Amino acid sequence: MTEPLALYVHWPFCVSKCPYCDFNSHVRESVDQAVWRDALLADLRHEATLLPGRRVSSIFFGGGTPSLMPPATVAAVIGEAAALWGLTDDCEITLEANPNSVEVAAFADLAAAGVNRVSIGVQSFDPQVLEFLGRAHSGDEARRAITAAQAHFRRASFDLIYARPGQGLADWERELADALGFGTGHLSLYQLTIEPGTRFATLAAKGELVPPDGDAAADLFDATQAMTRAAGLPRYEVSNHARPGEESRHNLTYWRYGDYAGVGPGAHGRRLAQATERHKKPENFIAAVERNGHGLKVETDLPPHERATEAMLMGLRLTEGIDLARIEVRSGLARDAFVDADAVARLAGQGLMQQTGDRLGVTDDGILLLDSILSEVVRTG
Ligand SMILES: C[S@+](CC[C@H](N)C(=O)[O-])C[C@H]1O[C@@H](n2cnc3c(N)ncnc32)[C@H](O)[C@@H]1O
Ligand SMILES: C[S@@+](CC[C@H](N)C(=O)[O-])C[C@H]1O[C@@H](n2cnc3c(N)ncnc32)[C@H](O)[C@@H]1O
Ligand code: SF4
Repeated sequence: MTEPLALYVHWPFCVSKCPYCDFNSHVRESVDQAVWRDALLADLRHEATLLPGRRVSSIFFGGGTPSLMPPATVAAVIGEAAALWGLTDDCEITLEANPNSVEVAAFADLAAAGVNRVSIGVQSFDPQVLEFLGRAHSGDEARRAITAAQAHFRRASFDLIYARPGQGLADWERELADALGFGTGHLSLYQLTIEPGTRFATLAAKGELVPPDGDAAADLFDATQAMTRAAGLPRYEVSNHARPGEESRHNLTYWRYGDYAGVGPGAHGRRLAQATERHKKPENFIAAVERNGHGLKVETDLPPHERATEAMLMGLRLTEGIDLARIEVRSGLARDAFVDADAVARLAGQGLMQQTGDRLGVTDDGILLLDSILSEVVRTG
């Protein structure tokens, strides 16, 4: 049996650019919807020639702001994927939505198009924080969007950003309790990261934006774990929480080093030994599709060591950890070539890692030290 395939579709446009964000997102006065629909469909057909004989087990519309896509385009992409590959019976189809009222008004049509899971970028419910984050929606709009999503889709999740400048523990506990009160089966809780090249990075460099220090951030993280566990939504990845069974199957495919195809500007794809990258700027992507019939920019062979290393970097983010036997199969290397057994034994002795048979994982105590743990255990060849 062949492994299932995850499909990522990128929509690169947003109403405004948030000052913390370095995703491939752009503000454009107008978007030629017919050109974009046709370009995504052409890109999809090209991917299908490279990855025949698979069935799609998840589709993820990310961005940018894919809730700005015309529902008819979403339906056309899902229909084309079904025609080219076929979808598994329980195919998870996620779309990221911003909580603005216009986009919420499209929920019914998006559900009719086949979307069965939404992930809403709430970030915060606090008006002052939303302004600081440059968000184009209010706290009430966010609340209404979550409730509407729960009514229209089988599954709903939302994102919050915490460990913000000046945020105290009590503030965060109140906001998180509020969030858990909605009873969604999934939550993504990200600590604010200052990404190079963003407006926040400029402010941080001038000392005008000071995120909490390491200790304060660790306290916020610990409180997050305790509260989500008590609410039945434990962490299953560094920043992702779910009721068991409600994990994002699409993202699990990435973290478990499964195969995925990516279409649209800047989308990444990976199949066993190859990584694909697409033209990133919207205009370059469209020009490439018009020139070549697809948006693929480069395809890179992944040598065995790179495969094993990436599989470890991704997999150790998961609470379930990695399956060393699976990485041996996917990379063609014996485990001694990519994991330092002495370092694992030492870290296990300190309570930071645990190993049971082929399963190796990072413990709750280790997860905040993930980067240094990785630098000790991953053998880069
Ligand atoms: C990391 S956020 C996760 C969102 C949400 N918290 C969830 O759990 O569904 C998803 C974003 O990652 C980026 N992304 C995901 N898969 C990608 C791919 N294959 N190629 C390029 N970017 C991707 C996109 O910008 C997308 O909007
Ligand atoms: C690619 S964004 C797309 C979501 C959608 N456009 C929105 O903004 O609502 C996915 C998520 O990544 C998170 N994110 C983006 N930049 C971040 C940063 N610098 N630090 C922490 N989280 C970030 C936000 O929670 C955001 O909802
Ligand atoms: S956070 Fe979302 S809405 Fe803001 S610029 Fe990034 S992708 Fe666009």
